[in-house]
Amino acid sequence: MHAQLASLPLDLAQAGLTVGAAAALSGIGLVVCYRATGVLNLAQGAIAMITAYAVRQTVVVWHWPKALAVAVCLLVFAPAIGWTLDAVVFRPLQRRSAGPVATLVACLGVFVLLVGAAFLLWGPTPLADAPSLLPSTPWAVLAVVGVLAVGVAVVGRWTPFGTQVRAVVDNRRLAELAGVDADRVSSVGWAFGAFTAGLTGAVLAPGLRLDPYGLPLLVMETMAVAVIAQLRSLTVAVGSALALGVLQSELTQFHPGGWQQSLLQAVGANLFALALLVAVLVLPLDFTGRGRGDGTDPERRAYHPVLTGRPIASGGAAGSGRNSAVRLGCAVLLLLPFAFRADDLRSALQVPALALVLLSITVVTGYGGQVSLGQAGYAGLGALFTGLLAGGQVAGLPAFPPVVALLCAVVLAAPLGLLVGWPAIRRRGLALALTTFAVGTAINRLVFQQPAATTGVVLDRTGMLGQDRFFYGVELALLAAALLLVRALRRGRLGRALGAMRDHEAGAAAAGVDVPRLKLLAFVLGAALAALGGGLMGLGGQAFDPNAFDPVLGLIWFAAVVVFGADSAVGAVLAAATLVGLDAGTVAGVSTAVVGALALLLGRLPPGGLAGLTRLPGREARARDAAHRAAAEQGAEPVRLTPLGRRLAARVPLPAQAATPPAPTPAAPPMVARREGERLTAHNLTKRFQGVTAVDGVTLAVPPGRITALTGPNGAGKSTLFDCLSGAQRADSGQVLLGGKDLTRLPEHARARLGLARTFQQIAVFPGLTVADNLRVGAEQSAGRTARESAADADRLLDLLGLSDLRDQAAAELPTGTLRLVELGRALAAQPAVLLLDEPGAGLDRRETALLVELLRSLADGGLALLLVEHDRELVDELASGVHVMRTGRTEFHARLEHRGGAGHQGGHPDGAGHPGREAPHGA
Ligand SMILES: Nc1ncnc2c1ncn2[C@@H]1O[C@H](COP(=O)(O)OP(=O)(O)OP(=O)(O)O)[C@@H](O)[C@H]1O
Repeated sequence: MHAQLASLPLDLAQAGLTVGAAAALSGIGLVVCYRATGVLNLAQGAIAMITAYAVRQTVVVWHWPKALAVAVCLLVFAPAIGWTLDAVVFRPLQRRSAGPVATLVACLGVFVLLVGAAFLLWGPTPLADAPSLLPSTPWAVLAVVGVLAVGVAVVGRWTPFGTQVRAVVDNRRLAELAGVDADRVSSVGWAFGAFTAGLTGAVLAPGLRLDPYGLPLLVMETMAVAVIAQLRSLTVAVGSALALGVLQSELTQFHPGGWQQSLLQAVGANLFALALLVAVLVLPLDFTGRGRGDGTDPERRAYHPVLTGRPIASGGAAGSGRNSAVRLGCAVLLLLPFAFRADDLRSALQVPALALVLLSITVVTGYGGQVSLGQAGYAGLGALFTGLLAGGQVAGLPAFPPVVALLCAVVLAAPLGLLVGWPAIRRRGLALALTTFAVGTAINRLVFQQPAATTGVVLDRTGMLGQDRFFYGVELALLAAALLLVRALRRGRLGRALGAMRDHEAGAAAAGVDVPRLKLLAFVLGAALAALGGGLMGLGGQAFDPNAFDPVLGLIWFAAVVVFGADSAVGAVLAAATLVGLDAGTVAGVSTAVVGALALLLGRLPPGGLAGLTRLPGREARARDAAHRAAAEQGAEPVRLTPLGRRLAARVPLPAQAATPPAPTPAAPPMVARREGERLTAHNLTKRFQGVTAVDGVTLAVPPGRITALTGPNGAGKSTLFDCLSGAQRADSGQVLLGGKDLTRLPEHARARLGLARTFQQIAVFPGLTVADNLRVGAEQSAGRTARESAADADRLLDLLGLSDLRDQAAAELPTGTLRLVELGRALAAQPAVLLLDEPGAGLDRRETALLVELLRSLADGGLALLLVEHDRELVDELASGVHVMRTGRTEFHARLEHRGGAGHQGGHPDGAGHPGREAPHGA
């Protein structure tokens, strides 16, 4: 007995090592695949599951010898899946330079398709007879882990192939130019990743009951070790996997009793899920390289066409006739169940409920651009809270009527949206997806799967609600209310701000949108909608079923929303009807497989998924476009710039007619003059990045009524200085003043609202919004302006910039020159006192540059203070009344160019002394 006890920890450690080794295999595969392809394979779990099924099929059903089964399943079948995915799905995406969200949706598509395939082929019943391929001791698996880890390290460090992988990871284009076969690198990465996934599945399956959901989720939880390794270090991945495996096993020997016992059990059983949660919340998760705060961070300007259809013009006509027909069809579809037989009506009860959950994804992801894979968790909380309140299971509270309990549950669940909202303030793209998934999974594992939390939860429908027909009516009423709310949200000021945040976070902040608050709001609203839907689901089925809110279902729902049109509320309703309809009318798995297949086809659909099809331009619009194109081809004036040309060309000496004397400058735009121009001053600003002092004690002034230029070589620190002035980055020391106000501690949007507007080196417009809405976002952020005033200001600016004809066009469809004007319009719409322009002339042709020059002059004459980063000497000479030259973080030289002046304002040296003429170099 004593000897038995003494060997218990060792036995447990051995058992833990097997799980740890399986997690290590998964970790190695994830890290290697990510290093070679830049894609975090979220389908790893599904590949593991399908390979485990394949092993069982060959050994148990077809009676193949194990060695042959292993060779075929692990060395041929699994790698072939990876190879095919690369060739058919991911490489085409890479060629199209698809963004991180498109890649993520494709991964989820693969995941969902494989889960659906497993349902169709093997059914939902868990199978307990998966054969074990290796001895029950962990040593064989550990040996495999060791061989793979060492092998990968050796290949990575000492072989030409390893060098090629590093080259492709660093810069795919450059590597290809240097003769590296980047396609081969990514194919090998995918094949290897899929092989390790298959191996993981084969190792884990014998200890589990094999079903289409369980194993994928388990393997997804092992992503914890890849995240802990920051998707870089194999040693950290393997070490943490083994440590977690052993710890998980050792925890089972403690029996403290009481609630501590339950807690310990819950923690022990879900250690990998918890580790994933802690890792995503605590670690920096910088998967995007340098992670600059400004517009050059690809994740901060990530426009995701897979999420965005053609924009809806605010206040405009309610869309095409085709759109109205779809809406009407949708309404009829939702009313049909009233005529159904009792059984069918019972199934249909799920449609409005699921539609509400999917609508929550539409709001958070489709409107706000925040990838949220954890909405199933909030739906489950809605059901659980409703049950607890309706069943009188909350101490001190009476049993509430079901509808009251439901509404209270929504109110309780909404603030829990902050659980993902807070981390979302700093996270984007893949990091955010992982965070939301981890939170959703943790809610499922630590709450829904705990008997203490869910036993005895009743969701009876009492009174009239007990009648399915009446209950369905209530569901429809709630859905209608939610749709109206979401529609108002989409078309109002908040909707435009959300759209701006979705399309270009840095641009939105620069336009004055309070991005962190908006993210919190989106997640809170999303949690409330999901909880409402989840509560209705529970009431519909009159039970709390934790499996109805499985995190894997959450992934399927996310994919379904994106497929049907992430930014379409009607799309969410149709997705719900399709999922429920297919599940009720066909065998399990069809709906999942259909969603997965469509998700993989997304790249071939118009932007905005299936809903995008209804928003394609009608025949008339197509004819108009064709006429415009034909006119442009015949050498007529480019149609898109014609309004601007018509308005300003008469007054502007175009380069082609340089001999003509300059025309008088146009009057300053009236809406800009409303705010008094103010002096922007920087004192001793310093900003350091690890090892680099990008801005080094810079002092300068930007006086009103003048154009001040900032030049200097690449890497001198100009953009960083801009970021420190605008608030996109916080300076380490120094001060920024606007007039008498100290802005130093204010966030970017607050500076923008006080009158500091900026544009970006890489144009920051909101491609999914119309041109008019781009400007309105800028106009409506400052307090004190009514919606009507903002709209009128935006209209006047559109007119001034010659953009009126394009007002309802999506910014995504416009050429660079026009986009620069849209961006400038967005900045001016905020009625700024100071305007910071980062290379406004970049990408403009001569005609557009001439128009820009004229516009900027008129703005300065109107009293605006302008600071211009510009490399173009001619443009600087022509425009600026003062020039600062930056080199290695310092302003080395300040010159005052006498030939240009503003409206009588005194520019000059930052200390305000106003030195005449060109000055000698100053500063270090
Ligand atoms: N987030 C960051 N992390 C680390 N280094 C950074 C970061 N942002 C900028 N730097 C470094 O700071 C220095 C200044 O960069 P910055 O982009 O401000 O220069 P710039 O004058 O705007 O150059 P360019 O004209 O090429 O845009 C460079 O050495 C750059 O590599």
